[in-house]
Amino acid sequence: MTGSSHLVPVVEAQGVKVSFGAVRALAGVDLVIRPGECVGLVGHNGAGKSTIVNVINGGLSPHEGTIAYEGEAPGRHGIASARNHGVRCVFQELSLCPNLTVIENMRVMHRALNGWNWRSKAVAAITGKLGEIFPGHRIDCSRAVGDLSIAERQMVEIATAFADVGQKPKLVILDEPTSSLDASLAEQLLAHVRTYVVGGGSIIFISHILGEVLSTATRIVVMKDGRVVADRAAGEFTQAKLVQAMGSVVAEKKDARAARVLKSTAPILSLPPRGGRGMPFEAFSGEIVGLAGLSGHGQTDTLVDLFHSHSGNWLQRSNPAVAFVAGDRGYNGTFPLWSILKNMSIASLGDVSRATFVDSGHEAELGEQWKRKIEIRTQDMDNGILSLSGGNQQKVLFARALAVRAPVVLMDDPMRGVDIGTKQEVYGILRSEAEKGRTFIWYSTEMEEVCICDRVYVFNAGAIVAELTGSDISEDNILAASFTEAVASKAVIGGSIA
Ligand SMILES: Nc1ncnc2c1ncn2[C@@H]1O[C@H](COP(=O)(O)OP(=O)(O)OP(=O)(O)O)[C@@H](O)[C@H]1O
Repeated sequence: MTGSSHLVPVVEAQGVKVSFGAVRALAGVDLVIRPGECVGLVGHNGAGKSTIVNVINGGLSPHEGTIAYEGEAPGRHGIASARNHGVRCVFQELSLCPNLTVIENMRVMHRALNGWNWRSKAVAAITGKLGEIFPGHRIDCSRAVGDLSIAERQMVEIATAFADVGQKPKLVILDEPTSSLDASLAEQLLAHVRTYVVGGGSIIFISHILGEVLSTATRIVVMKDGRVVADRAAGEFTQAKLVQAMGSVVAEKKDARAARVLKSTAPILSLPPRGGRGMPFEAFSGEIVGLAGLSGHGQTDTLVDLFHSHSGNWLQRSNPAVAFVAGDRGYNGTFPLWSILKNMSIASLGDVSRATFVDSGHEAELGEQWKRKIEIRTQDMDNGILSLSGGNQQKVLFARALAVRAPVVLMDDPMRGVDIGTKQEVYGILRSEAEKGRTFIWYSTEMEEVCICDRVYVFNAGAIVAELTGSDISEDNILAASFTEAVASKAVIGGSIA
């Protein structure tokens, strides 16, 4: 118990059970959040974290059990009750309206922003909060949210939740809040969370990046298969103890890089320096090439350029040259009205068809094979894709790309929301596929992932400013290069930072 144990809980869930058809998402969860606590909530994909958060947020009513806000039972409208008690939520699937500006979204989220001058109040509230949490940000709040990068949207969503408009937030729920933020933005957010908690606010912090949970939470709750299996002060956990409590088997880290030098052959992919600045891009057969640097500095644009330059035909071929794994699954990854199987097999229709007709037996077999291989947690691949937890949806996008025989796979920060056990599985698949000659171009906002690549290009201001190989691939070198200005293409020498 922490020093806040005598305070009235901001929220208290007791014996909460929720089922979706035959799926028991929560099997009797007790969770108490007190003022001045940051509770880290961890667990495998599908453990029930987002579901308990939806119950606390008032979006879902428990089928059994109770929920109370500051000791009071909720009224008929759960979301309104939660909000009146200062509960705010930043969802894993970002929820702002893309066709409205940042300022207009503030108006939608905060009803207190009304009257003839609501716009200037909204500008003051959002710019103030963005500046406080992410000092130095360059977000123009008059832009439509749909025109912002995914990292910027995540920042806006976070600042909107913390904004103090009419009523101070008492509990802010952050579901995978750093999944699209680079290391320095993530650190700014974690620093803000610590300050907020010291000031008496409460946080529920959900993340699969265990290091940030351990460094930020005051208490950690571990969920497994819809139940709480551990609930202790954060200081009592180590990374290994957390993994053990989650029930994940994590393979020992190997030096996956082994300084593979594959440059003797001709490049399989190449691009000239972006905008005539920095270095050209090249990738060789059998390589895992990492794209690093602060988010929004040209990595995704490079992936899109590579995709267009190698697929530029609208007619789908059965053996495409490149496959793409989207990171922003809601925006350009999943087909929300389709089944899990259809979402997975769409890229492999050539392989599962006979005489232009889809062979449903063959398609189902492919689905079962990938379900087993990367443990997609569902009873039936014919269920809708939205019945899966966020991390499991991301696994389907992986399976879609890996199931096709494309020699090159482009990956746009594809591990958002994927749990630690599955990540290790996927790393193993990538490595063994690379050894068979496949090439992976992998943009990641997670330093640990960048560091297992064979070769890394660091981006800054839209250009490649450094190329790192072997033991030069380190967090320090990547961060140093991330702040290096790109000049003429010859000013940066491969293998070192100019
Ligand atoms: N709308 C839904 N319809 C059917 N099943 C659902 C629905 N929402 C969630 N589930 C199921 O409930 C279980 C818990 O899902 P939940 O999203 O809470 O997991 P999670 O711990 O947040 O996972 P992740 O780390 O992947 O986000 C999963 O088995 C999921 O497939």
